[in-house]
Amino acid sequence: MIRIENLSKDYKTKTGLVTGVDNVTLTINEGEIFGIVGYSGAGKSSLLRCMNLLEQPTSGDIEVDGLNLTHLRGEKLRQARLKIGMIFQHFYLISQKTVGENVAFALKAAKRPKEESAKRVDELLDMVGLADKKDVYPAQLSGGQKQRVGIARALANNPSVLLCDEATSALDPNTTLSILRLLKKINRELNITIVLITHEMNVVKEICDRMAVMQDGKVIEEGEVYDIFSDPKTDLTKEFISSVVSFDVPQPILDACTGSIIKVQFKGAVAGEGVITDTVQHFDVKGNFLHGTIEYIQEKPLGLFLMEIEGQPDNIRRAITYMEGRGAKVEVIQNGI
Ligand SMILES: Nc1ncnc2c1ncn2[C@@H]1O[C@H](COP(=O)(O)OP(=O)(O)OP(=O)(O)O)[C@@H](O)[C@H]1O
Repeated sequence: MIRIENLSKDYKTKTGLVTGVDNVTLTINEGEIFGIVGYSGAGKSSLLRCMNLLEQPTSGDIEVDGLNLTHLRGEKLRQARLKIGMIFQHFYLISQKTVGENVAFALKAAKRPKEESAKRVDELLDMVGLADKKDVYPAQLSGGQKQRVGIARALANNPSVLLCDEATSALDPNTTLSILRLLKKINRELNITIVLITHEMNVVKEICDRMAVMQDGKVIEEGEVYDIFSDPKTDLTKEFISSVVSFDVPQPILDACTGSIIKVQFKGAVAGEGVITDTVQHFDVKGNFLHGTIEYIQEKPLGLFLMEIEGQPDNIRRAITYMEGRGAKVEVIQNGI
């Protein structure tokens, strides 16, 4: 478990003090995948780097597995850091060393005996699917393969936590997906707590259990990923979600609609039901679908539909009340009733 309490990080610059992290309190549970999203400059990297004390916090506490890192120095801090692996957007592999040597290098830091180290390198490369690349150099690898080496290196000393700093931002969508799947496998099989920072909501949707949204150094929203997708509170979170679940309908089509346009959202098992069909049949209204999707977040469905609804205003109101009664969230977005 990671406990972050009242954490702040200020940077002294020539032009004055810059706040990176502003009084953040956050608990990340053991074994979960936790995503932190925010635009550039929101403070994600600063927060992540404080979690293993790559950055010394200005104030506040970081506790990992019951150990308060902010009070550790020297050898004790070095030992504690071995239990926190980290991977980076630009991999940071040593170009003059082979894949196997890059991974072995991390084991040297923990002063492992040579034979044990060689066996562990094989084990790690096997785990990340690179057993056949042990003797090649980083320059001969694709971006996804380089990140796999980064992951093997980060896992070398059996960490309980893996910090991922924009780990997929330099990769194409397919490679991103394969790396995210590998991270999920590591999380589930080795019970490693994963914290990832990203500006891509897709990444969070794909693998995170819980998430936080950062802006101006602060956490402005946090919770289960499904709850945040189905009921975002802040405008920024809504903006991030719209980058994944968009309802872009060409303006001429919207202009041609004479009825009311409503957005209907169904959560969980309700998503599969024919609520809209029932509504149209029972309330003498006509419904035209403009957009529709069922997103699966943490394997739970979230149904989202945009539709034009036509009929007597009273019937439309009753139809909406009926849909809400069956668990839908309905929002009138054009031509109010
Ligand atoms: N070493 C530093 N010196 C001075 N200011 C810094 C330093 N590192 C970060 N900052 C400032 O702290 C704030 C937060 O930056 P940070 O890099 O943590 O944000 P971020 O959300 O990770 O953004 P990005 O994705 O662009 O890295 C920014 O205003 C940034 O300019």
